[in-house]
Amino acid sequence: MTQKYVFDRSILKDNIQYVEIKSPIDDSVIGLVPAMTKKDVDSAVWMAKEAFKGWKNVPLNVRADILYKAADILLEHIDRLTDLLMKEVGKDYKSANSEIKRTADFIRFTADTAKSIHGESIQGDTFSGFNKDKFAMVTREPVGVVLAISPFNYPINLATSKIAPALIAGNTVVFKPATIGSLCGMELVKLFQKAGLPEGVLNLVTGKGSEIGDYVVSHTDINFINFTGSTEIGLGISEKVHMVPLLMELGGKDAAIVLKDANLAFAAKNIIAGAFSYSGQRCTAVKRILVVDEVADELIGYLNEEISKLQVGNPLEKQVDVVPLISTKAADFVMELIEDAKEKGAKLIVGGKRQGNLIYPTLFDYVTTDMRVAWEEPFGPVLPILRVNSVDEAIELANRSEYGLQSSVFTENITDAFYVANRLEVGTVQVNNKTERGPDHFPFLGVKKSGIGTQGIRYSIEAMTRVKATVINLNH
Ligand SMILES: NC(=O)C1=CN([C@@H]2O[C@H](COP(=O)(O)OP(=O)(O)OC[C@H]3O[C@@H](n4cnc5c(N)ncnc54)[C@H](OP(=O)(O)O)[C@@H]3O)[C@@H](O)[C@H]2O)C=CC1
Ligand SMILES: O=C(O)[C@H](O)COP(=O)(O)O
Repeated sequence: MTQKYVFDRSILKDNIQYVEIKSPIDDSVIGLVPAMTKKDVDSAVWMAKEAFKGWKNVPLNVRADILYKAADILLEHIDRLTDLLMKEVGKDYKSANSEIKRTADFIRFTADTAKSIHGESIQGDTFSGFNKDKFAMVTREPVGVVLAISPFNYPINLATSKIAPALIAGNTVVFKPATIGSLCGMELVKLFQKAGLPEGVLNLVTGKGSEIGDYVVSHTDINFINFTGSTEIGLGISEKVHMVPLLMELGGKDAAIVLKDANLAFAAKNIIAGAFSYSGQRCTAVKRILVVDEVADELIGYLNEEISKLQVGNPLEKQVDVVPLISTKAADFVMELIEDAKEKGAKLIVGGKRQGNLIYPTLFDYVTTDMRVAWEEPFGPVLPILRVNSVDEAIELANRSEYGLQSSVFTENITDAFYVANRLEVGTVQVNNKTERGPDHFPFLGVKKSGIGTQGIRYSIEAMTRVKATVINLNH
């Protein structure tokens, strides 16, 4: 890596309150972001509302060129941003670096996709009683001011997956990054501005969600909310807003269902990568295994082998898979789940150890439905195995969760794969693969308490636009 992120204190102003951003790796202060007031929020929303009048009329090809340029600038700064991502959210080098590349690809694909979204024309005579003299021109219009709220775990990518589709569609944006992740958020906004976004089109709001969150989400000039984060905060937002469309990606408890004819070595490799990369701090991480009892012991052998290959430690020192969790509170919560499982008689196969905020990859067998880890989302490196006697029991347990983001099914039999996939109450079923979001143009959604609406490049653009019909009546 050539360029490092450097915290420049000279830009700080005396009359502004700041929030300290500390690295989860060693608790050192790596930067400060303004703790914005309600007045600051008002002015960000006002700027967005004013800028919308012009931005919605900027030709699509001009908006697309700005996005292409933003993708180029992002890649020009990849070393510095990778370094910042690693320090700010404790990501390992490979994951941080690929998050930036993936984001540049996302931005480009967004611009390309928008160019191929066309309206339609509907002739009246296709409905009884009407003739060709009446027809509708159906176009897509931006919704207005989009509030984009992102979580800590993909501070560049999950922010961009809201911002880029919103902008290309002609919306303006008020962007509230997660506090841990807001240094990345500030960099992102700067590079979009450098790419040529007019003033007021993308506006940053920083500060703690617990202090300004309610005020931002209930602001009367916000026309759409695109949120990724916990179910708890997401539900809170949905209770506070009225007549504002919501697009939300929330929590998950993704199951990997392993049938008796699965390729167990392959399944184990996928499951461990899915469960433990970035310490399981991914909404799509594999968060429970439902395995048919007959093959459970053999699967556990393979799982153990894969866990022993995981690198654990400080991402600034070496390439690792399992990193310190984002906060002490997060690590305390994961340890609570571990202790609860131990007390209730689960068999600890490996792990359970903690050093500061670093929790070693932990695998439990014989987890039962009275244990918290069977149902709660750890957002950490703990993986429970629930043994089942039949495929139907696996499906029933998978569906008993309050969440419904994704599920995997591992089997060599396509008929069984469809049998399971057709019965799972989730947004996406992965056949013979770990649960995961990409590629980013696929639809991505959660059912039940995992979300509302559908993301994915085309789907996000469609969600943040509305249909407008202009009906032409020809008078002869
Ligand atoms: N389904 C999915 O695609 C994904 C889901 N997630 C879920 O997110 C969680 C982890 O991310 P995390 O960042 O900790 O989630 P949080 O829910 O804690 O925070 C998400 C965002 O909401 C903000 N926020 C906090 N309080 C409010 C409020 N009252 N009003 C408006 N915004 C508020 C946060 O700001 P601040 O940081 O300042 O508190 C942050 O920007 C997990 O549950 C995970 O499953 C994460 C990624 C993807
Ligand atoms: O927020 C998350 O955790 C992501 O949406 C998951 O993306 P991934 O499956 O590509 O890690």
